[in-house]
Amino acid sequence: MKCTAEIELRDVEEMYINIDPIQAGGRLTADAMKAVIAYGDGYSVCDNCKKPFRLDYIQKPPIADFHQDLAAFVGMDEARVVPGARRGFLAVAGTYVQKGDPVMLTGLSHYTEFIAVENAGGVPLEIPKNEANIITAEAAAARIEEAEQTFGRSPVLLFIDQVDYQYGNLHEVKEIARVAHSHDIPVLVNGAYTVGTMPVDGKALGADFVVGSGHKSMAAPAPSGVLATTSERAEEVFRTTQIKGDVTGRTFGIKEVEMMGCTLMGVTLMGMMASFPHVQERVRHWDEHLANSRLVVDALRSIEGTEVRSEMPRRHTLTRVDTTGSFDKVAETHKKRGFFLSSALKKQGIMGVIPGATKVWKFNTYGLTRAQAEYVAQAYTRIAEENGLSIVSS
Ligand SMILES: Cc1ncc(COP(=O)(O)O)c(C=O)c1O
Repeated sequence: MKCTAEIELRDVEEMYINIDPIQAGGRLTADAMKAVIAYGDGYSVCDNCKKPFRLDYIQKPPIADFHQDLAAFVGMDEARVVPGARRGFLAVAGTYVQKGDPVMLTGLSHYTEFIAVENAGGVPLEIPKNEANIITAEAAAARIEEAEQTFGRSPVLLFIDQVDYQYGNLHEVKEIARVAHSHDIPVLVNGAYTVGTMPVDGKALGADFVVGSGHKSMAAPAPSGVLATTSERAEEVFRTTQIKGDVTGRTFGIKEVEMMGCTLMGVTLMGMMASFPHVQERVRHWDEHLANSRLVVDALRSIEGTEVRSEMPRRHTLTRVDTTGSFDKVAETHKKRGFFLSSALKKQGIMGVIPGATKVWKFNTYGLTRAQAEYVAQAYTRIAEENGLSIVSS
């Protein structure tokens, strides 16, 4: 068996413009890269861990302060870092969901939310999306009432993605939270596509929990993320251990049950912290990122036969397009078949669109400069024209 740990350096960021839908907001800053090297050792952040022994109390490096800043950043009272948004879902589901409990999700919820519910033994119930691919408060109210009739009690938790992963659409989060609260249902807002790229104010949204993904949207290494909550809910989801060793009588201090004590210990946390000042700054420029994205969307819409499946005008940089009537027509006769598009893009220094995809696909322009966005927009129309497609006004 070949046993080698030789790793080739990854040249994506230096050599290509990357519009991969899941990678755009997670690319590391130079400061995060430096921190990754300095804190590469496993428990490197524990050098100065003093009583009380828990990650979020460490003062040097300033992890305790970072936790406070994180909570404020998403408009909540308390925050913990977690190994990915999914572990935030797991902690909340682990706190509120018992076997057989109904839990509200949506027709656009991410699979990790479903699995968190499954792990706790809950019964997932989807709020359907409407014809415009939006989750509305009206649909939420109807589904909650239906659930109450079926189960004889209210759902124990509601998950709503602020921006979904399929269309990059913004949903009626605030209104849905209001409906959920009128049934005493706590609300988890999934900000995997928002926390770290656009301004998020959890309390203004009516969230009991805001979950973000470090590696998707906070320029942090994987797996990293944030779970933030209100002071009231913090007592529940961040409850501390009460267990004892039955022979030794040992107790385990103030370790938090859902956090398994401590969470991110080296590269992930320090990368996240090093990027944080940049992330705080960049959310103030969300409008510019959105404008860049609209430029690319307009270029795609100008190609005859191309349709945008996401809501219009775009309110997020993740967009779903349908090129069945344009690039896929080219693919039918092109010698590279469906791979012609990704291949043509790559030749022009652009990657991130799934190779072979010419029907329905997604891209995310977050983080591109204006010049890069213009370049990507022109690349699409150029490829279209070179392959005999017409450009019409969008
Ligand atoms: C909408 C959404 N929520 C949650 C997740 C999971 O995030 P993480 O990888 O941080 O656990 C993803 C990404 O995979 C996602 O797209």
